[in-house]
Amino acid sequence: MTHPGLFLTLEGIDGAGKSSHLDALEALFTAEGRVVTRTREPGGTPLAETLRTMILTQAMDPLTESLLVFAARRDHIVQVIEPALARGEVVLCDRFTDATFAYQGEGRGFDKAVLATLEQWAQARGGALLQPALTLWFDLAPEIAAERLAGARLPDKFESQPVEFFRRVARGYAERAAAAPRFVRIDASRSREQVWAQVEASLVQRGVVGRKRSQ
Ligand SMILES: Nc1ncnc2c1ncn2[C@@H]1O[C@H](COP(=O)(O)OP(=O)(O)O)[C@@H](O)[C@H]1O
Ligand SMILES: Cc1cn([C@H]2C[C@H](O)[C@@H](COP(=O)(O)OP(=O)(O)O)O2)c(=O)[nH]c1=O
Repeated sequence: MTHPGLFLTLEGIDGAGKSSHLDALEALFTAEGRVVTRTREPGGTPLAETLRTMILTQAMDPLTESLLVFAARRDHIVQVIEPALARGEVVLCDRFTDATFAYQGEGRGFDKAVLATLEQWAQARGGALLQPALTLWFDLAPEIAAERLAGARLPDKFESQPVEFFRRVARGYAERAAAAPRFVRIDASRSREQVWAQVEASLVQRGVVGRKRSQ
């Protein structure tokens, strides 16, 4: 049986716990006979990974940061995302454009109208815009995310921002989620097992994976 491609993204502030579930998500789709392209932003191609290193290590003004993020995204879409979707694969992407509106838009306070224009340019797909079919939004209070990250890894440029930055980013995600039905809110404050149960249930409920055998 052939499948239409499925574009699934994971979002949330740093430390919300989304990366912890990527292996299980991939395994869930693979068990259903789907081919999974697992990728991330910024990144996912050699060029975009080079841009990622610049974005995450160098200080720059918000327009420069936004242009680099969208340049990386454009390359990623053309080289990886669109071809995988055309082959009917599941594209499992750690962050996409919602992160730009949350981090550059709300976090940095950059002009969202400019971001929307860049989005139109980078994501044009025929007469429409390439968007995820489903976005798992790991919602967690910034204070708890900071506690989880403390000691877990060396903070990068964004992770070293003060908690107030992440309050704005979290607000940015909440606004995006309120405006788009493709968002599923995951209560990321729960245990790993409880978070995974919400992820799995939401995929079943949206009809993108079959009903769990245990049900
Ligand atoms: N539900 C959870 N409860 C407590 N700690 C968690 C939970 N999920 C992940 N963590 C831990 O929190 C830290 C950040 O998780 P990670 O998945 O890397 O977050 P993200 O990818 O969203 O930045 C890691 O040290 C991870 O082990
Ligand atoms: C995709 C994207 C990420 N970012 C930021 C969010 C994260 O702090 C960082 C990299 O994301 P991520 O891969 O989640 O970091 P890590 O591997 O350390 O968990 O880039 C933006 O600022 N704008 C964007 O458009």
